[in-house]
Amino acid sequence: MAVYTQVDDEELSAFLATYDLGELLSCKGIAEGVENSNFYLHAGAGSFILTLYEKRVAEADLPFFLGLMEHLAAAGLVCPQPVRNRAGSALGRLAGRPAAIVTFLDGLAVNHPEEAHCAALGEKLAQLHLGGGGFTLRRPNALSVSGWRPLFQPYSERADEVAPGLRALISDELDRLEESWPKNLPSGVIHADLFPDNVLFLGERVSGLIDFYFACNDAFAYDLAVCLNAWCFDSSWTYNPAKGRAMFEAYRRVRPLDPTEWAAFPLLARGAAMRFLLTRFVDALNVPPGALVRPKDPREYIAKLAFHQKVADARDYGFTSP
Ligand SMILES: Nc1ncnc2c1ncn2[C@@H]1O[C@H](COP(=O)(O)OP(=O)(O)O)[C@@H](O)[C@H]1O
Ligand SMILES: N[C@@H](CCOP(=O)(O)O)C(=O)O
Repeated sequence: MAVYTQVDDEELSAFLATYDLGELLSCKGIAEGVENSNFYLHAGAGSFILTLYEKRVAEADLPFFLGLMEHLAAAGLVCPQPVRNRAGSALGRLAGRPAAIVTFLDGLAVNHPEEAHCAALGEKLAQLHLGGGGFTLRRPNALSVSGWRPLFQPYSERADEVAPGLRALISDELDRLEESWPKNLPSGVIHADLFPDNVLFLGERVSGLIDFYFACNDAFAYDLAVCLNAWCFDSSWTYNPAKGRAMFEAYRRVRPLDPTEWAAFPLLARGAAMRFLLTRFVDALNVPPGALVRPKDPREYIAKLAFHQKVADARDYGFTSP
């Protein structure tokens, strides 16, 4: 459960009184997520999500995230909509943290995505990339290649506690990624964390996308590589080419890839695996005392990275060439 910050009833009632949402009926900590503190909020006006933003979310970036959700909704994507308080602001403070209330979306996250889910996700990701066009705020990706070594360095001495040989593995891989990270790929707004827990389905149809708090401007194909890592491996962390193909083909029916994206894809997939390996590794060593959170397993991304290191060309993922 991700609740890092507890909220007492009096503070919550006072916070809610600044909104036109009616009386507070219930507020319950949410059992999923690892980044922020989230609560199901039931008020006179209906169901909402209350989020208190935690360590990795810079307050200065909140207008980007909240504005993006409004921009994407206007472009036809279903995503949470920030609720404004009586002063017209989507952002407030609660229990010492920046806080926002967003609309609750129906649907269920899929624990074990099948090919049809991967295809639906690929299509939606491409729609998101096109829908982000015209969004005027910018946010560089703080968790791209130049951010990885600074994240790793303070904990490098402890890497072998997580897995033998991990320190050397990460260090060598960072050398390689820093040396050859692709530049000038087609770019725009990306989600950057579109894992199965951030995509709601009704049957095999995507009913909503959530958790835009890593969204940024970066290469579209990197976002696709994040999704390949998150959706297209089986529960034993083995790559499933049928899922990869389903996602990739559905994506490019909406937004065709250019040859530079195709050529860079294996390296982007390695980088994406490294990014999640690093945050999971750092989080595993830093569980705050008293926090209700289930840290995610960094070893999953050691296995995925090892797979990508053996890939020579995007055809090895089972994709057909563009
Ligand atoms: N707008 C929403 N509608 C419905 N459920 C939501 C919404 N936002 C978050 N949730 C639920 O809360 C969980 C945690 O939210 P998420 O934004 O992924 O947290 P974190 O940023 O901490 O990872 C999600 O997995 C989902 O179950
Ligand atoms: N997707 C990341 C963790 C971030 O948490 P989320 O609940 O926002 O997806 C991972 O799996 O490491």
